[in-house]
Amino acid sequence: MSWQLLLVEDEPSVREAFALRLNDQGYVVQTADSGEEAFALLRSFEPDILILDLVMPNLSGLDVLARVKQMSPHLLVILLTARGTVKDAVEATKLGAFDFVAKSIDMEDLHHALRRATELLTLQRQVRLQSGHNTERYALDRITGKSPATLAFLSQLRELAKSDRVTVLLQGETGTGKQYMSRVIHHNSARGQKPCIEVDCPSIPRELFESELFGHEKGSFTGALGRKTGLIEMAEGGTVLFDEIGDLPLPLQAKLLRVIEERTLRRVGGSATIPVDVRFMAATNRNLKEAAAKGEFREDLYFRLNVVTLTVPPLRERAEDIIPLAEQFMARSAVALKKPVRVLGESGRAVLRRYAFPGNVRELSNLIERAVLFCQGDSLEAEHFPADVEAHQSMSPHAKALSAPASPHPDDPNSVHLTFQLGKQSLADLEDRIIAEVLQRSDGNKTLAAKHLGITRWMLDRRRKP
Ligand SMILES: Nc1ncnc2c1ncn2[C@@H]1O[C@H](COP(=O)(O)OP(=O)(O)OP(=O)(O)O)[C@@H](O)[C@H]1O
Repeated sequence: MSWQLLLVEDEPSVREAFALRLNDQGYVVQTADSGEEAFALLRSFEPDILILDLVMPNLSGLDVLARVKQMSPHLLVILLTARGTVKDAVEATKLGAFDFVAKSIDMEDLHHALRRATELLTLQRQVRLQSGHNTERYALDRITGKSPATLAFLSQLRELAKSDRVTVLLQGETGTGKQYMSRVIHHNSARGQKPCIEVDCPSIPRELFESELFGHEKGSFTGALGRKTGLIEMAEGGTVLFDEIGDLPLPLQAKLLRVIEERTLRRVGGSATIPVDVRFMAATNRNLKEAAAKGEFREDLYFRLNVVTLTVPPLRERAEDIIPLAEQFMARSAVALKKPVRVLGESGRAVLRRYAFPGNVRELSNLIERAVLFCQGDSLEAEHFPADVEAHQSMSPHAKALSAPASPHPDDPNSVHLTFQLGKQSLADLEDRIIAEVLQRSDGNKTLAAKHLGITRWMLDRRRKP
């Protein structure tokens, strides 16, 4: 996986030398020469890690850190300094910096810090543990939405929450809220106070999947230094959600099927059969039925998961939810960013009503967060949204492209045309070229490219050639 870095450093020679070295090591690096330029870049570029020089004219590294943490509390920030003091280091830590390292020519400290940061990110992306503290946030009666589609959906959720064993498959476009709804089911069920473990299937290395999921006994393979409890056992009494299950390799599907059917597991290298009491849920933005018909997904696992299938509708099919959700996100962002924004103005509402939201609720939430950040007054208006969103008349070109008929006109700027040479190219070549083309059309913005491709950003990273 290539991690994306934003390096903010005012000294040109240091900036270029560091960027070059980091690039050589496989990081994707964008640079900015000041805090101001960094904020401008952050509007379109989402780095995994931000590297900030401590001493810069105008906005210092600490100033930038403080503001960035308000915008993106989870972004990992590494402060670089040639002559930092303990006081600076303490201040950086208080502000939420991940690390504070010396700026040396060999970049040794920075390499260590980056290694630790990427290990942490890998772990975070593989597994997310939901704790019981979130019960209030996911309470059924607090879910925003009054469209007929959402009301119908909520009554299904209510029924599902009552039964705490039924396996649920959540389907829907990217960003519609599949994971969010799985949390709602978990927190409103009798298992709500027990763990909910979310497994991001594409990001767990294939060779580790079995031991991560089922655990292993000491010495069962090289590197198995001690006994390890697997994720399913850790969720005992609670719920396990397999996110992006459509990307699970076929051999692992067979193993998972056995556990779901038998409700027992065996650790790697172990002989004991361990009973498990968990509810299984799975989410996907692929059509698993079609994937099963094509042999890309095990039919028996599909039927096993498909005891109840919930399809989360795209936001454009529940237009009445847009404004209430926007107001909810606006209030949340105003508090988080300490901004005095209170009202969603008429022109702001009109922009949102016209837009087609190819990235669904996630895109709405991001748009509102950015608009709140750039709003100086108390009312969000059209001018606070990006020009391309503001300019939409009815349906975005992205949405039009997504809903376009199978054979668009060759001159259509929203379609990608490729030729395929029989016997000379493979399906994988075609996939690489589509990904490269869509990334280029998205100006390198991986989140947007993933949206166009109908996959998550992490899936995109995994599918890209190194
Ligand atoms: N009804 C809702 N109310 C509040 N927030 C929501 C709602 N639905 C979705 N969200 C928010 O929208 C974002 C995207 O939701 P989520 O991650 O659940 O989507 P997803 O369908 O699982 O996406 P992907 O397929 O890309 O994994 C999250 O930040 C989530 O909290």
